[in-house]
Amino acid sequence: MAAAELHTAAGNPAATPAANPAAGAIRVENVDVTFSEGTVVALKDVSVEIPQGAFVTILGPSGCGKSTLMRAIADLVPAARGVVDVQGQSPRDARRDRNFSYVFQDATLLPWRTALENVQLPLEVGGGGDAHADPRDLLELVGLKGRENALPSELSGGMRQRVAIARALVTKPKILLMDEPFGALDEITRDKLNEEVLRIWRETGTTILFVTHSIPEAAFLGEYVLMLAAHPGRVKEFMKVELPPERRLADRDTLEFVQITAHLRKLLEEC
Ligand SMILES: Nc1ncnc2c1ncn2[C@@H]1O[C@H](COP(=O)(O)OP(=O)(O)OP(=O)(O)O)[C@@H](O)[C@H]1O
Repeated sequence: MAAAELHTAAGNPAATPAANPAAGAIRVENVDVTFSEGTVVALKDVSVEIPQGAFVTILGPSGCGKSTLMRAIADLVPAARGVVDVQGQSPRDARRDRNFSYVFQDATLLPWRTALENVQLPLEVGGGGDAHADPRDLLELVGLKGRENALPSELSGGMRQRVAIARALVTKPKILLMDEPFGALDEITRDKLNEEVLRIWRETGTTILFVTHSIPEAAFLGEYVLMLAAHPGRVKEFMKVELPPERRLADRDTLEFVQITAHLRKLLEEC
């Protein structure tokens, strides 16, 4: 029996399968997620396999279930049907083993703690012992060297989001789930962070799932784009973005990029 088949909808795995490194980072099979006693069908028969180390952007109209899919992977909502497999484990076991971290639109930093202390927080909350990254190195990685002692109120929105990304990486997760992390930022800051997050992805090898409402952001960041359609939430297309992995903001002016965004816009209009 495949590992994924053991992770049942109720979140009670029949057994704990051995992790299979050759398998995808995340496998979602025939998943339904419902709310309000089954009256709201947020996801219907969703299947997708995310390769190890991939950068996948998730795009789709409002209410199509982008956040719900991320939450099902993160063990925050149960699947009513189907299988969710995260690094060869059930979402619950993957959460216990800190195989993923979550970055939300709001940085949600503790205002009384410095940038460095915020990055250290997951290590204090979850107890020590596990392999973890050096919080100072991570602040350098996200471009905040020298701001270790700044309080969140002394940082810009973009800087606070950089702290949140460093905090998410401190437990060395295999997977980073980013739910519209730059949605509240101005365009210039967002562009800069787009380049930064690609660099961080290349340097850490982390699998990234990234929800966005922006077609150019989805095309620029994604090795793959997962397009969801609404009512009910379902997979419209899982497509490879045929652009080189080393991307610069100026690449958005190329014919290839414009053709990809035009295709995505057409798909989105059909959803
Ligand atoms: N806790 C909940 N209780 C009831 N319904 C919910 C709940 N969470 C989500 N939904 C419903 O599930 C559907 C999918 O919501 P979800 O937030 O996943 O969509 P989304 O694609 O992320 O939306 P947006 O782009 O607007 O952020 C929507 O119809 C939403 O109203």
